[in-house]
Amino acid sequence: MTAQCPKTLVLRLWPELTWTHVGGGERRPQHRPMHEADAWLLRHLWPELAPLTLGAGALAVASFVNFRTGAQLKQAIESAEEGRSSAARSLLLFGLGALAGCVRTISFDSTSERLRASMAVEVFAARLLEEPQVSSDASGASQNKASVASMESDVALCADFILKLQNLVRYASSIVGGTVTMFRASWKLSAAVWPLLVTGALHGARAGAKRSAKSAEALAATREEASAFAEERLQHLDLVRWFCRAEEEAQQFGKLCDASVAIASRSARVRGASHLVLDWAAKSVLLGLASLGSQLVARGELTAGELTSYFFHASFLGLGLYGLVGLMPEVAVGRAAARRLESVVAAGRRKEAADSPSLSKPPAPLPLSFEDVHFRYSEAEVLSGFSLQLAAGETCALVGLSGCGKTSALRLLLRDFETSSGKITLGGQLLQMLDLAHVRTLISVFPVAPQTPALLGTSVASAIAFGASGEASKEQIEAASKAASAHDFVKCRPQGYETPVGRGGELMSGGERQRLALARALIREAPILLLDEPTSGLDAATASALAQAVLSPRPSRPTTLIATHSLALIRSCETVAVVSGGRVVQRGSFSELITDSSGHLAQIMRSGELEET
Ligand SMILES: Nc1ncnc2c1ncn2[C@@H]1O[C@H](COP(=O)(O)OP(=O)(O)OP(=O)(O)O)[C@@H](O)[C@H]1O
Repeated sequence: MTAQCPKTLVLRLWPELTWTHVGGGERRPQHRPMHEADAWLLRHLWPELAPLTLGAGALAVASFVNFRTGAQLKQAIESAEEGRSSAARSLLLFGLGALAGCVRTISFDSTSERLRASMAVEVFAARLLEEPQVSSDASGASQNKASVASMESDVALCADFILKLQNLVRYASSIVGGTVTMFRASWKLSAAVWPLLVTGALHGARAGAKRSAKSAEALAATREEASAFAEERLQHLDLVRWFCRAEEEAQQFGKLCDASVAIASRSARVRGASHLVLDWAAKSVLLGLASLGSQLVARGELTAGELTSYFFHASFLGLGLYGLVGLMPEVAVGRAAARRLESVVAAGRRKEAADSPSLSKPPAPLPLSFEDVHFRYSEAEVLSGFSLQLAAGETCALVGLSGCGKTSALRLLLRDFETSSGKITLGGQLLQMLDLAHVRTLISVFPVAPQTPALLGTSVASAIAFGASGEASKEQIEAASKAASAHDFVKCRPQGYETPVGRGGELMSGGERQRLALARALIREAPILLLDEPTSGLDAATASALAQAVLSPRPSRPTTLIATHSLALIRSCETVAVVSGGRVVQRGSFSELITDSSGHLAQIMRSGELEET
């Protein structure tokens, strides 16, 4: 037999102990195997092993003192004349019990919050690394993104169930203590009833655990849908108010909640029925025991006092078994929550080859190319045979009718999605072969999606510095801000660069947010710059100042690809690529392309799709 470390052994035994090999997860196919979730739980539990062991030990001591309490009281009554020495012993024992209770509370309660925090931090960190997924089905997309509320509730469930495991010590000591004392009181009665009680309890625990895990999965899926709905509405509260949709949205939320109410009611009915059966069976066993016991008393094989004492001790066994039956469903529910969290963590792990090559350090601008790229979100292809080459430092406007795939092409460069076929290269290296984190350091971006720029940071300065590769100096922040035509309006604010931007930038106007988001992209000084409609909504003077600052020739100018409908920007770029039918159909300088009156660019201009700014 090969030697196993205690951690591996526990992992192997755990499913057997808790009987939760449930299929479950039918509604959430992305769920990973249960043993991965157990390993994840154990990884969080491992650093807490010392306080948890201390707490469990203290609990065992407190349980022992509880067992002894009756005997101490009896002794106090029977040996009143011995007086002080017996009382002192009892007081010492009670003191030990109280101390053990205190140690148990401190150990478990402080562990609880640490466990919760360590799980929450890991899940949050994983969510930050989550990549978007192509999904033609909206429900599928939302299933992949656990809502914050459901993640919080899963973290709380996990931390709770781990702490509830302390009750195993309590129940185990009740079962062992009860068994020993009841066999000592009457082995005949015990031999008749013990196997029945224990087998019944184990079956009850097993069935309860399986059922609870399944209903917890279904409940979590419906709650998830409701909380994702609520989060989305609360995030866009303005829309709800302006379109007077409060009542309708509340009703819709109510319908989603009804689904979880139905599942919970069904599971409550099943639990109620099994309680009824268990209760009736337990009382029937008691009745049988009472009748058997009275026959033994009648035959003189047992005294009435011994029979009473037997029932007293048997009640310990009953309480222990009853507790165990109740605990197993909670364990199953906790493990199901751990499985959901582990799948979130797994989704956030970067799938990178260990030896992914990196390009030499920026900031030298890099050439980029698309070669016969095909890409689809669902059935219809968005890009079909898309080819485009940009020399290092070139500025190119990507032009086309709305929905032709400009943003999608930029997102492929960011590796938000993978191509169906074709090649994308950066600096001559195949994009898919480069380390994903490295790709992101090579590219700076002005919101590609979602297109309304959000700002993250407490102040203007920190919102701009968010884009920097490392620490950003005051001078760098101001330089980026000037290049993005933001410096003048920032300086007019009493707090200057310390002006708060609010949540997501809500304290800034649309145009201000736009310019700060551009400053955030420029401060990165990456070799490639991707801009998606950077001037939409800006006035003509600001838009042309911005175009001048970003596109003017300079040695360190990044290779710049701009998806735009702005004529001012298109004219300022060195080259233009016109997209139609998922491919580049016209390529050259603006002046060259516009001379072809039947060409694609001229047609787009005639259609009124392009704007002056
Ligand atoms: N995440 C997504 N999932 C599914 N389909 C998408 C997704 N993003 C975009 N699409 C679809 O892909 C097509 C191309 O969209 P894309 O945003 O690339 O166009 P665009 O040329 O940038 O449009 P616009 O000029 O209006 O910004 C559209 O039909 C759009 O509905």
